[in-house]
Amino acid sequence: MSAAAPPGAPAIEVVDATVHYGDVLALDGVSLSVEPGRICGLLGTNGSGKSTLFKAILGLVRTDRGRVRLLGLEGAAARRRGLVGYVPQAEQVDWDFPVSVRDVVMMGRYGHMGPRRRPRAADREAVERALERTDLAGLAGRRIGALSGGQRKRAFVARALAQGPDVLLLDEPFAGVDQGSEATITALLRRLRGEGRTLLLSTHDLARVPELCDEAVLLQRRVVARGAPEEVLRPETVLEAFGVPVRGEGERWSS
Ligand SMILES: Nc1ncnc2c1ncn2[C@@H]1O[C@H](COP(=O)(O)OP(=O)(O)OP(=O)(O)O)[C@@H](O)[C@H]1O
Repeated sequence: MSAAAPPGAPAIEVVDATVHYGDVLALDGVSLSVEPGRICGLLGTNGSGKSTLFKAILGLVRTDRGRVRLLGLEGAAARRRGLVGYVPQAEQVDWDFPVSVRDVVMMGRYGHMGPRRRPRAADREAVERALERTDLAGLAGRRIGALSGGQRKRAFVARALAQGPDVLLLDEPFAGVDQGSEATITALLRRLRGEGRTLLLSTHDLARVPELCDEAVLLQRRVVARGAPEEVLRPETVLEAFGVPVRGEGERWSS
């Protein structure tokens, strides 16, 4: 791996991050850190600031206050060096555009190519490997718009993976995904952790958190709770953050 973090440094470190969109306070003094080789679940209702936190970590939105480090670097620098992969919640894609799944995954290699974006053998190999790992090798030549929701999600996970990142940020990787894709993604995330990569993922699916995540952060513009999943998911904490009692296993939060 191309780990750039100074020894002992967290893979992801956010200290007192505050973000406004105009008058809207989206993040209010958020701090968290994730050690290398861990999966951290980011929980919160709609509008609680999860996507904004991802963007702040990546340097895609400006923080008014606070500090963000990815592997000891500023988010934008870590992105430029291909150290962090990002799977956004929704892709701004024209699904009618005639681009294949393989082409989409190759986009993850752009940072490794020169300005003319000519793929080399290493780029092709990384793409094929990412397609295999996401169980998409058989669909690689298909138009991206012809895939199901779950398959599309896997294609964007593959694109992030093709970069060979040490840190992966996944915004709702299970949303709109069928059971088969859900199982493929879950198994893959566990293997990535086993390889020492660090994952921060947001999800509404509470049942998934204890089984997949080493730790969790409950966000409501500010951090309401952080720690082991079973600590964060205590009934009183959930009630405070969501205004509803903990629901049955497998049920999803929404607001
Ligand atoms: N570009 C923007 N301009 C203005 N306000 C924004 C913008 N993006 C997000 N917001 C606001 O910031 C707050 C946090 O939004 P954010 O998308 O980060 O929440 P979220 O937890 O990811 O929500 P969801 O679960 O619905 O995806 C919300 O009040 C939202 O309306």
